[in-house]
Amino acid sequence: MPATTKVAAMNLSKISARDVQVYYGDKHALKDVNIEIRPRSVTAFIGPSGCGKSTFLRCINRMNDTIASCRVEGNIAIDGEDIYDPKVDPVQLRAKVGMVFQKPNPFPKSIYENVAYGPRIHGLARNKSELDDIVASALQKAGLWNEVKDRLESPGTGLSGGQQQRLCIARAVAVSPEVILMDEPCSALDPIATAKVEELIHEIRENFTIVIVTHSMQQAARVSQRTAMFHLGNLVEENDTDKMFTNPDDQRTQDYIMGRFG
Ligand SMILES: Nc1ncnc2c1ncn2[C@@H]1O[C@H](COP(=O)(O)OP(=O)(O)OP(=O)(O)O)[C@@H](O)[C@H]1O
Repeated sequence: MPATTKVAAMNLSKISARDVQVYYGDKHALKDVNIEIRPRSVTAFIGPSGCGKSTFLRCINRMNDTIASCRVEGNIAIDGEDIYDPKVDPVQLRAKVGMVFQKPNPFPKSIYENVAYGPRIHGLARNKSELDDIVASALQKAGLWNEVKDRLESPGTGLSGGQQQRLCIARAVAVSPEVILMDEPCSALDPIATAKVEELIHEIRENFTIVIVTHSMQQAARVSQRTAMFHLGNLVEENDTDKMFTNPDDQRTQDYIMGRFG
């Protein structure tokens, strides 16, 4: 891509998907997806079960590469760079595009090690003191520092579910990603822990590009600025979240948010 075109693309969107098709064997799971995802904001993916939200999310950090039957076609670029280019190292890509899963999945190690692991393997700290600073800063950004600063050597798995999920967010944040993908990050959490994670998303959104899959329309309305609605493998509408929930353009979006299906 010529340099000027690349700069223009960067200003408009962080992530740009063109004509994306995804197949699991013969099953055509995503059809002709085109979307521009804006930087430093939250985009929510909504839609009924099985419509392809998680499949598309996993395209953005090439997690689908780990599924043998899965084939991705089309183009997905971050800052104008094709992430499916053979020159791109998926491990480096996943440091730039972090992911938080549905179920909190801390490593069976200490709280400190959970956060330090990524910065250490990516060589982000020159010494122990720099690593300590990165760990403290990531835990602060994840709103967990005050709760864990006196027990950094305790196992991450000993925290409550909500704390474990914030630890996973700290782990993602610690490698300074540009994009954070969240696949139903609150589905295993109670309302209080959910509120804390939503507050955290709100606080960090200006520093990252966040894409969140959610089954909760209330959550999409609370945390996101843009919302994309998927249905039967198609991206049917992408709009400002306020408009999406008050006056959507597509009848299928209207039916879904009114609870007529899904
Ligand atoms: N590993 C896989 N192998 C085969 N088919 C799959 C695989 N993962 C997903 N699919 C299929 O692809 C389609 C889209 O699934 P996906 O999980 O992306 O939907 P979703 O909208 O995230 O659903 P949910 O909200 O239930 O998590 C579904 O028909 C699903 O059965």
